[in-house]
Amino acid sequence: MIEQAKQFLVQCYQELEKSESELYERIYEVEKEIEETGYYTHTYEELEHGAKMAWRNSNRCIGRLFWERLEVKDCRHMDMEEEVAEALTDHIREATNGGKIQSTISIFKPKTEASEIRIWNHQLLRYAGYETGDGVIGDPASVELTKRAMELGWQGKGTSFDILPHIFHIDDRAPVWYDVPEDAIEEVELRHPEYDWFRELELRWYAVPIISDMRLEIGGIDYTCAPFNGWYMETEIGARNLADDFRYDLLPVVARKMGIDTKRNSSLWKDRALVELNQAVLYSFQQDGVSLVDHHTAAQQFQVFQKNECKYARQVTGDWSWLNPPVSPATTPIFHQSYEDRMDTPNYFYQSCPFS
Ligand code: HEM
Ligand SMILES: N=C(Nc1cccc(CNC[C@@H]2CCCN2)c1)c1cccs1
Repeated sequence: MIEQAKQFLVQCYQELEKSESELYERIYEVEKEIEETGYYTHTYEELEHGAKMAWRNSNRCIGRLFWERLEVKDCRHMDMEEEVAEALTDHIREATNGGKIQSTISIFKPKTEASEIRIWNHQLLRYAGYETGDGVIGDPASVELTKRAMELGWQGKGTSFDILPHIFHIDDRAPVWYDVPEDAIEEVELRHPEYDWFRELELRWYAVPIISDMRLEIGGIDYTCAPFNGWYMETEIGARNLADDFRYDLLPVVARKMGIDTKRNSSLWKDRALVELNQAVLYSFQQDGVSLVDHHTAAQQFQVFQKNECKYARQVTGDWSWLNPPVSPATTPIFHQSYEDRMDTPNYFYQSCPFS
């Protein structure tokens, strides 16, 4: 622990341009706290900069240019269910910001022998998935969690776009669930700039992606409950969530409405439906004034991030297979470069499923 703490403090204080004496005083303080309690408590400044460093180190993230602009909400003092639930709803409201989305992270108390908070949701906003005799209604990716929610007493409306409740547990207490207040949920109804029939598909998606199941590690301390959001890249919605045949599987219906022969691969019906689906996402979010970035702009911004990091003599690590957008990857500069996929800390990590 002490080694990880020291390594973090040295880099963090150097980046924050603190003096040597401040650094050594802090290291001494931290050593004492670790000797006495086995852990140490980050100052708000260390927490804030650590969360930003973790974003900067996220190898799979194309959106890292804006790593220094992250709103860090310190929720480490909370250990009652009601206040955690309220903090999650506050996060959604503040991040949404009327459509001008703000990158935000809410950091709850870290894991110790005696305590841990885990959110069961993958994202604070996500649609339920109901398994029926002939297929899934809603998001197949949510079938497991939807079952757990219903076992806990939650009742969904049964539509394809029911927002799941927040489910979490604190320490070894039973899990609780809270519906997300409707007035906190911003969604975009999907329409297409040319195809008027598109709105008849009655498709929609929520405005803000808020990842709530990853662990933030800073200097040896594990924040197992630290939901964070940015804004979407359109391909996430248009090329994956709505297109994957194991998600909403919409390419066949879009291609058919476009009048393309879906019997032959060589008609490229999947590719043409894909582009129009992504065009609809871009158009609808822009019309509604909700932040979103297209994959070409995002890739260009990532190039600027790489140039900036060079100036600070920091290597940009990356996971090439995730950095490439799923639509037209070879038309972006990322495709024609390679990246070392080394996991530096601070960083965001996967963690065990809290309910399986
Ligand atoms: C500001 C706008 C942002 C955009 C457009 C963006 C874009 C993306 C995209 C497209 C992915 C790939 C996701 C997927 O394919 O499922 C990703 C991954 C990731 N992003 Fe960002 N991001 C943004 C902000 C953030 C922020 C604020 C954080 C954390 C503070 C973050 C941390 C991550 C992490 C940890 C991953 C990898 C997730 C995994 O391994 O499953 N990103 N990002
Ligand atoms: N735009 C975003 N997308 C994103 C970022 C991290 C993780 C994810 C979810 N990735 C896992 C999903 C589900 C399987 C494949 N994709 C999405 C952001 C979410 C939170 C901050 S930015």
